[in-house]
Amino acid sequence: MIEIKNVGKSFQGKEVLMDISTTFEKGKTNMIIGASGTGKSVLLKTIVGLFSPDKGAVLYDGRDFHKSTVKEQKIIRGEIGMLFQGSALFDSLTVAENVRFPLNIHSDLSESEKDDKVNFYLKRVGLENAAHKMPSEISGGMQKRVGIARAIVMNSQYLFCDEPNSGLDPQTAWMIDQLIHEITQEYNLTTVVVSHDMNSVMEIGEYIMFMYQGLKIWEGTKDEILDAEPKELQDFLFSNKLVRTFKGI
Ligand SMILES: Nc1ncnc2c1ncn2[C@@H]1O[C@H](COP(=O)(O)OP(=O)(O)OP(=O)(O)O)[C@@H](O)[C@H]1O
Repeated sequence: MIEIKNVGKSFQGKEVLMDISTTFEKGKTNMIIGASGTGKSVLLKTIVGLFSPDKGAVLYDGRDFHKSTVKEQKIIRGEIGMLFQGSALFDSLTVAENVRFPLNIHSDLSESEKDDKVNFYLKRVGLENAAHKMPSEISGGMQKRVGIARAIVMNSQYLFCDEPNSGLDPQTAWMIDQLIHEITQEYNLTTVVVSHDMNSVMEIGEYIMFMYQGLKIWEGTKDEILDAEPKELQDFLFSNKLVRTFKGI
């Protein structure tokens, strides 16, 4: 579980996060949605410790990240997996070497234990036959799968995904959404997905937080979102043709 408590953040006097509080529960796919420039990325970066909040706290299962010692922060960081926009694989490493990378940096495992882990997670994401391929030789969807395997190979407790579907066709996007959702339940992860994609929101959004100009305007589930009242959220939702069709508008 990750608790965000009254987080505020400004850049050069401009408030980009205002008193954000929420709870991302374990075993759930939590989503942060909102238009461009509303502070989703700044919030994500504050949660993972790339930015310090000016006010408030971020608690990882009760551990206040920004008040922790460097040693404690390192432990929490070791429990965090990130799936970056565009996958961010190392072009010069094979698929297996990419997945192995965090183990080489952060673990004391023997080489054969690392082999076992890499093989296990590659199999889990359906890429056991692509281990020796280079990223340039596989599709965008497969690259995302490698990114997912790399994000969870350290037995991560927390999984952050920044726009996991960007650049994918609808069918592949659906498969990546399902994989993130399944893995979240299977390994009881606290997953946080930043997304613009209403398809994803309606498929896997067990908890959704809508941001508008640095504020949390609404929170709820995918079953509640189409009837949500805030005008800012309705404008955001109903600018999407699929949602209008779904609602019969
Ligand atoms: N390092 C920074 N220094 C100064 N201002 C920043 C910095 N990072 C973000 N901002 C500002 O914070 C605001 C929120 O930006 P953020 O990137 O979080 O939006 P977003 O909701 O993630 O948008 P998008 O969906 O386009 O990625 C913007 O006004 C942005 O210009």
